[in-house]
Amino acid sequence: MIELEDVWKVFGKDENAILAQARSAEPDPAALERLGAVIGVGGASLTVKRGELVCLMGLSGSGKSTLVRLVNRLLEPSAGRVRIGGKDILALGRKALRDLRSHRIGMVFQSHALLSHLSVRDNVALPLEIRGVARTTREDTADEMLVRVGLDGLGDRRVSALSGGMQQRVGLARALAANPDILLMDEPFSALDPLIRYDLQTQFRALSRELGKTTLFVTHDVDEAFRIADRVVLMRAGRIVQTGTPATLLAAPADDYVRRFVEHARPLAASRHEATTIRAIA
Ligand SMILES: Nc1ncnc2c1ncn2[C@@H]1O[C@H](COP(=O)(O)OP(=O)(O)OP(=O)(O)O)[C@@H](O)[C@H]1O
Repeated sequence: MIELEDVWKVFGKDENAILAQARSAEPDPAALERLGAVIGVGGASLTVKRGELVCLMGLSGSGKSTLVRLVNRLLEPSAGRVRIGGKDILALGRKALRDLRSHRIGMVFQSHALLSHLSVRDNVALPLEIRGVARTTREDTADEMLVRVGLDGLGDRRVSALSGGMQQRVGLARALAANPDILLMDEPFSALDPLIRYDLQTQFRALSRELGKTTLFVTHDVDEAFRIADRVVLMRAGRIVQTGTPATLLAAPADDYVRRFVEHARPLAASRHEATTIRAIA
């Protein structure tokens, strides 16, 4: 569903010169420094299958957010190919790209970017309003999505009256309202209290499965990644270091960086059991 092939995003004074230097057989660190080069993403290749939930994990600055923004061309790649459902999205014109973003790809960020002067229902219905969907239809869809994310009956509230966890659910409902095939999630639960976070992680995993969404989920939290992901992609300095199931990363870390990352993860069985228990008592 999502295919990245040797994708690069470099930042600096001269993107082409940086790219040529970074991709050469032996990149010269001094030349890169002179060019003020930052390798946001360096030669990433990744395939996310339909219905799969893949977590992008890595230290701060490792390129997770940059990579996820290349998938819907919020950032233009410096080089490489990006395909969605087999289609080269770098070849799309402005209108086709806008359609792709509003119909096929939903995005949820840490800051939920909700409109505080609107009701919860109107926030959720916003993508449909932009699409020109009739009021009753979009409000029905919004109410249905609010039930899905556990906010049944709260449509008339103002978003500013909701807790952070509830606002994050509204953000998720809004992304789901457009019925996208793909969800891009950038640290959506990072600002939340641990208990609320556990609850949302468990519910999100179940919902994403049930609705068959293909999801790329950014987190720096190994426990979160291991709890929800089918596969985990570990990044360092713009590069993908290892891709695999949580069990594979634990059993066969590719190098010391991966080992150090995963060695503090709570035992998988324990964290999954715990999440279920918390949901049951919440
Ligand atoms: N617009 C930009 N201009 C210059 N450098 C940038 C820009 N955007 C990102 N970078 C750099 O690219 C690198 C990767 O950043 P990115 O935000 O993707 O990392 P991250 O893994 O998501 O980090 P975090 O967990 O802190 O959000 C960093 O060195 C960052 O400073």
